[in-house]
Amino acid sequence: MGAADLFPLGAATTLAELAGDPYPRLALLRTHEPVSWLPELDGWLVTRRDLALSVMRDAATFTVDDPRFSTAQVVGPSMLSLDGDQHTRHREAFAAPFRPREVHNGFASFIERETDRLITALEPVGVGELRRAFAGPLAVAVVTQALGLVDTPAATVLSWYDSIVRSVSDITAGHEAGPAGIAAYRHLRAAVEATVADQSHSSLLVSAARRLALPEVASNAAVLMFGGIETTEGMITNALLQLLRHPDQLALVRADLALLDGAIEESLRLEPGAAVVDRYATRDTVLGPAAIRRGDLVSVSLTGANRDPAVFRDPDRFDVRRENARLQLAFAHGAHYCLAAHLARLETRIALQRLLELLPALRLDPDRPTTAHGLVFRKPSTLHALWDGAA
Ligand code: HEM
Repeated sequence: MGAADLFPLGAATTLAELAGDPYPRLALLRTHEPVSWLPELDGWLVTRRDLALSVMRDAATFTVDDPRFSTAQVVGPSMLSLDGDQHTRHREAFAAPFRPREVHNGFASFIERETDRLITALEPVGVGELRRAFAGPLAVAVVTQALGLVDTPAATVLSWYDSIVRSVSDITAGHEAGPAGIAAYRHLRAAVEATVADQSHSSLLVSAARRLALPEVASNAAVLMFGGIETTEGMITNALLQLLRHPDQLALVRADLALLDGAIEESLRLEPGAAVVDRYATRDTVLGPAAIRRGDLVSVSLTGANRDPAVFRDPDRFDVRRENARLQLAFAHGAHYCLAAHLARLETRIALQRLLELLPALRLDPDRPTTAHGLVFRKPSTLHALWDGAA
């Protein structure tokens, strides 16, 4: 029997469907084929939460370290593409500023300043597209600050990022990477070297360079940039969209801002910025109903796991008071758990709180509806909102 006979739902699943509204299909897969072979993906898709955890916990069997991994093809090996001792060595060199207390002490006032600066510019107009005019610029500013590159403004970081993303997407789509991404990465590497050479400067990169070789520092800097811009822009935009779409839940949060943390977890659960994480089997193994072969791609659907009714009652409902929302897996799990999850949460919390405080009657523009989409990175293309501005 072929895989299509064993996994008929997987055989009928298209990537276009997963990139659009994937939730009805993911629910079917989770119930009937919780590990399914998707011919269009040329790999397995894991949609049940317990099985998703099994994969992410077992890096010896399900590794990220594979030549097919597109990011590593552009920026070289980094913590994101290594496992075992090498992974630990790379990750530990960057870990210190991302611990909870360090994040608070190191970033809170910077994020507050940037957030207020962006909102002050928007406020008088009374309307705006908050993904590109707010969430995106804030994400870029925070990553630029975290990297601490000397003489490198946020706009430059953004242009490098755009070029590297394009190259990674080319490779993911099966094409050769264009030259712009390689050139951008060369510029980033030169900026990393200049930062490390500047002895008057103390930064994350300088301390990482005490433990890693310079090319290794540069690869991880690119991963921080890569990991920190797209996903955080999505995290802020998605959380805002969820809140504005559910006026009853928004009213609860406005009445008690302590509920904002629950709203953010609930948004991460329902629409995680990164929908899947990819692993490669290092040996033949059995996972749920699937006989996985060495070398197979095993894609873990964080979106699928996050709506598993075995853990989350009434899983499609946005409920800012849900008690176990923190069991969501938007930041993955295990060795590769997002290095900057505390920072991303702090950033989103400050961003949303200040928007609610400073833009009275913030609401969606009813004439410009929007919804999240994307196969890997999920967010709406635009988020047009209205508020009562001074102009
Ligand atoms: C300041 C913002 C962020 C930075 C600097 C950042 C950085 C990183 C880094 C360096 C890793 C690799 C960790 C490792 O492999 O050991 C990582 C992993 C990850 N991050 Fe983040 N991240 C940020 C925000 C986010 C957000 C907002 C999300 C989603 C909502 C996210 C989702 C993930 C996921 C799913 C992984 C695991 C990848 C895998 O297992 O293959 N990150 N992040």
